[in-house]
This record gives sequence, C-alpha cells and structure tokens, in this order.
Amino acid sequence: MSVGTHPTFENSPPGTVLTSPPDGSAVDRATGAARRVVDALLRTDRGNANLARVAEELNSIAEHLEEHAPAVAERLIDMWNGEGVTRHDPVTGPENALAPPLVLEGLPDGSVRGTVTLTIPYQGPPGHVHGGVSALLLDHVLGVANAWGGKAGMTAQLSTRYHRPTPLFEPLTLTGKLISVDGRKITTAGDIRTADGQVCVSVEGLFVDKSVPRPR
Ligand SMILES: CCCCCCCCCCCCCC(=O)SCCNC(=O)CCNC(=O)[C@H](O)C(C)(C)COP(=O)(O)OP(=O)(O)OC[C@H]1O[C@@H](n2cnc3c(N)ncnc32)[C@H](O)[C@@H]1OP(=O)(O)O
Repeated sequence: MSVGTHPTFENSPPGTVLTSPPDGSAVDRATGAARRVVDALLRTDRGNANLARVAEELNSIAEHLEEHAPAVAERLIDMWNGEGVTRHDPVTGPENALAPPLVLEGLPDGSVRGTVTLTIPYQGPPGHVHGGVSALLLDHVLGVANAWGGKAGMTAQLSTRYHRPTPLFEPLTLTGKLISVDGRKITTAGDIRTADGQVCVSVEGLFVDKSVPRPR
C-alpha cells in the first residue's frame, strides 16, 4: 500500500490532523443528519404513530440520492482520487454515515490519537460498545498510525484483547503506534481507554506491505 505524500511524524508538526474532519460542506451536513436519523430510529418510541410516514419520507430521500448517483465504477474512481486520506471510510469518513466519525491527530512520539463518544448504533452488550466495532475502529487507527510512522500495509492479523466492557455515551480515547518493521511486515499496537485511563480494548496488528490498485 503506497504511503504517498501522507504526513509522517518525522516531517510534520505534532497535532497534525491525519483524517478528514467534517468541513461543513452540504454532503457532510447531509451525512451528519443521516447519522442523527440512525440514532433517532433506535431511540424513538416503537409505538410512534408516524413511523410509516417516516419510512416513506426516508425512501423518497434515498430515491432522490440514487437518481443523482453516477455509475458505481465512476464513483469509485472519484472516491480514490487524491492522496488517499479518505472522506468515505467507515471509521473516520465524514461522508460515511456509518463512521462516528473519528478524527485522528499525529503525536511527536509517532503515535496517533483521537477521542470519540459512541452511542446506541454501536451497541453490543447492554450500554456498551460492540466488540466488532472496537476492532474496526482500532484496525483503522493502526492503519493511520502506520502512515504517520512512514509505512503502509494491509492487515494480515489483528489480535484483540477485551479487558473490560467499553462504555457507550462516554468519551473514549483511541491510540495507535507503529512498533517495528521487519522487511514487509509491520507490527503496530493500539488501545481504547476511558477518560480516566482504563484500558478497555488493546490490539496488536500485523500488517504486510502490499497494495490493492486504485480504481481508474
Ligand atoms: C496520514 C494518514 C493517512 C491515512 C492513510 C490511510 C489509512 C488507511 C487505514 C486502513 C486500515 C484498514 C486496513 C484494512 O482493512 S486492510 C483489509 C483487510 N486485510 C485484507 O484484506 C488482507 C488480505 N490478505 C492479503 O491481501 C495477503 O494475504 C497479505 C497482504 C496479508 C499478505 O500478503 P502476501 O501474500 O503478499 O504476503 P506473503 O505471503 O508474501 O507473506 C509476507 C510475510 O508476511 C507473513 N504473513 C502474511 N500473512 C500473515 C498472517 N496472516 N499471519 C502471519 N504472518 C503472515 C508471511 O509469513 C511472510 O513472512 P516471512 O516469511 O517473510 O517472514
């Protein structure tokens, strides 16, 4: 995977934002509204008498968006244009309603860090974060840590330890750091902590320097 022109801790100031933060554009605002709808659908009273109308209106919005969508192949080319800091991934992408979205910054010691509060759409055990969601977030954090460390690779293995249930509705800090490089193999570690520093999930990932070609 090419690291391209991504900032690294050796050539960029501490605090460099490594993801694409929401920028107030119409698409970011629409995606933010979609996230709000997903959350509200999970919270609204099951007996809400207007749910049938809500379904109709949401389908009508989806139809409008689909009518204005280019062919998927064309859209994929457009998505992967640029330096590779994505606006569409499911973790940090401001244009992806599945993404919380997590904003990550680079620190001078080579690690990356971001804070996020997760809500009901990400629930696994009652009141707590789904384990697969934690793994998803950390896999991506490690990928960005690799880029900040000047490397890039695909995940070959992600070893995940769940130390304690990860709470919803509280700020969580996610960190990642490239630990070592051995030929094409990159080892990277990270964790999710509560505001008082308790480790909820820790991971170690093996990444292999290999790329999937971008759509053209
Ligand atoms: C600045 C910020 C910018 C942001 C940037 C964007 C961030 C984006 C973040 C996105 C983040 C999300 C990221 C994602 O979601 S990536 C998507 C999820 N991952 C995949 O889909 C990967 C699928 N697998 C593959 O493509 C290949 O199998 C890989 C790439 C893994 C290996 O490929 P390849 O077949 O070419 O490798 P090789 O066979 O020559 O082996 C090479 C060496 O590696 C060792 N090995 C291999 N596999 C394993 C294994 N499973 N356990 C232990 N070891 C393993 C192997 O023994 C050998 O070691 P050695 O014999 O040399 O000692």
